[in-house]
Amino acid sequence: MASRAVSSRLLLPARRAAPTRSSRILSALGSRVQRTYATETSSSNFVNIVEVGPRDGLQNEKSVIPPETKIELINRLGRAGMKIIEAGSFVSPKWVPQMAGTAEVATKIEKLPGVTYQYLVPNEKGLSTFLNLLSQEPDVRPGSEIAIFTAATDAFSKANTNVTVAEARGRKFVARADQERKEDEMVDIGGLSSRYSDMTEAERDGDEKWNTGAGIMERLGGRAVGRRVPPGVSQRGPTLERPEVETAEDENEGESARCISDVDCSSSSSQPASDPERQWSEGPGIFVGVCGRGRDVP
Ligand SMILES: CC(C)(COP(=O)([O-])OP(=O)([O-])OC[C@H]1O[C@@H](n2cnc3c(N)ncnc32)[C@H](O)[C@@H]1OP(=O)([O-])[O-])[C@@H](O)C(=O)NCCC(=O)NCCSC(=O)C[C@@](C)(O)CC(=O)[O-]
Repeated sequence: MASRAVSSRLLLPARRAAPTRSSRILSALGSRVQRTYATETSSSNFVNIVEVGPRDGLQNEKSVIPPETKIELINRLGRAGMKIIEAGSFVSPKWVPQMAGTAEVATKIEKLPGVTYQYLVPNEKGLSTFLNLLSQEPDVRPGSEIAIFTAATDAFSKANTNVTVAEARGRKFVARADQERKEDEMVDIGGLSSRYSDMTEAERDGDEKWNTGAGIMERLGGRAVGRRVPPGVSQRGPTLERPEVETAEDENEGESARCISDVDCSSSSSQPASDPERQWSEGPGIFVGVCGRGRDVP
């Protein structure tokens, strides 16, 4: 099952003890989104595993998986020990038919203590749907989190949510979600990002685009999945840092990799790394986690 390792998150715990670390305002979305950390850690080196199979995995299935199967999957993932599960998204079923039924899923899953269930919302309508559900079904609220996602590039953003990056930044529902979070810490917000590899060379090289894109990735705790580090990433400044991580084994490819980067890793590089600093992250290319701990992109 798909999962992502992320070294940072934006999400507050739902009905847990008060968050121990809350951080700076996220300017990437109009200075309204506050970055916080769900997991207390005594060390700067930690990895959160986010199980995204029920959302990111199943949305890629050709056929639509019925809600009861999703519910069973999510229940089993929770029982198996996954602590953060992306359980669905309140998106348009015309765009992503596989995510239809998310409300039913959210209502009927077994809410395990200590497990966080995330739901993507792309726009006002998605947020309203989710908030209405929360008011109608109070049992959905504990452990639920709203994940607001955006993209690093106009191309990705338009293709994904039909808005440019700038338009995405100005969306009112982000402020509304943040207001909900402030009024009721059980509703939380987060964010996702698009892949560095989706940026064109021009976009990567343009200061504004780079800062915009990477800033969003950083500030939203970008969780894009990728393989390897694309050319040029290591030259982007001090955001690359070799973390102490266990070498992971990829079941499918049978190869190891140790790739966790402070910026997006992606599949765009097919060249072996010559830069020693990048060697560590130029593994044979299995799933890698992304993004660091709130450092601004230079
Ligand atoms: C955002 C929109 C809706 C804009 O799409 P649009 O076509 O611009 O929206 P619209 O406002 O014109 O509405 C079109 C129709 O959709 C309906 N609609 C509109 N919104 C909703 C909603 N929330 N829930 C249910 N229905 C909705 C709306 O009511 C209308 O229905 P009609 O009047 O034609 O019958 C569309 O682009 C969309 O749904 N995109 C979803 C994209 C998506 O879910 N992508 C997958 C998640 S992101 C991802 O996978 C990459 C990532 C994040 O994983 C990478 C990473 O992890 O790093």
